[in-house]
Amino acid sequence: MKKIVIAVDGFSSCGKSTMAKDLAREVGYIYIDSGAMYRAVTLYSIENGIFDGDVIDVGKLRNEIKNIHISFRLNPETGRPDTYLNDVNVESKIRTMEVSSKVSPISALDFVREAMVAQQQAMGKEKGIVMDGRDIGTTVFPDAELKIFVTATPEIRAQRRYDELKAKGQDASFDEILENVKQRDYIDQNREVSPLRKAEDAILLDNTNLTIEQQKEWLFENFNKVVK
Ligand SMILES: Nc1ncnc2c1ncn2[C@@H]1O[C@H](COP(=O)(O)OP(=O)(O)OP(=O)(O)O)[C@@H](O)[C@H]1O
Ligand SMILES: Nc1ccn([C@@H]2O[C@H](COP(=O)(O)O)[C@@H](O)[C@H]2O)c(=O)n1
Repeated sequence: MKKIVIAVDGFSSCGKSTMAKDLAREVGYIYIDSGAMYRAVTLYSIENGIFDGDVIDVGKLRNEIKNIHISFRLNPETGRPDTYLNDVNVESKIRTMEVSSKVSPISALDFVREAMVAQQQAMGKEKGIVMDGRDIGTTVFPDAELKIFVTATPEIRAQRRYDELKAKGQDASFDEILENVKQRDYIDQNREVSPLRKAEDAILLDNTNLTIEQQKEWLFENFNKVVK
């Protein structure tokens, strides 16, 4: 069977990575969460004095971007890839509300995007990859054989994230999550470099009223149409 590149883009917390991971596991492809890479750069910035409150020291980050190495390694317990920042596992640290609230301004910086896109393109050279994010079908892999653009209402997305955090026993405020989802969507859609857009040849999926199982089947059917 031929190997392809699958780009899954869309709004924050709508289920992109859930779908992408399931498909990758089922068909034996590599899965890459490109959002985790921007989150890791944000965590580095928080931990290395690049933020003063919400203000970013752009010059310092520009000088240090070459020192930021991000990789993914399979976690044998979860069967899923964990994110490593300079060889340290940061998978849970990058999922905090602090990182979520600072990631979109970091990801709007042109030199940050250049560095991440170069790494993402290198990861997809051999094909057989499912990557999710915001600009995968438009910028990273404009020639991807299958492009999906996922959306759902902000309220349902915030509810899903809230339920997830609660299930993990973490403190969470629905209103704070909803505000963060809306704010990131706004910054992601309105930044100058590679804004969040549906690629013209992407298939739109509104999963507001779909279960995880239903969206998984939908994606699998679309994958089969392309590879067979
Ligand atoms: N169709 C669905 N119905 C209910 N819950 C869902 C559905 N799809 C995903 N979820 C849940 O919603 C939450 C967010 O999903 P996921 O992390 O896949 O979103 P994402 O789009 O990758 O988010 P992010 O933009 O932060 O990377 C998770 O808890 C996931 O289990
Ligand atoms: N290709 C991408 C992926 C993500 N971003 C930015 O990172 C933020 C976090 O991503 P999640 O997928 O974990 O929600 C997101 O809000 C974007 O600002 C990006 O710019 N490009």
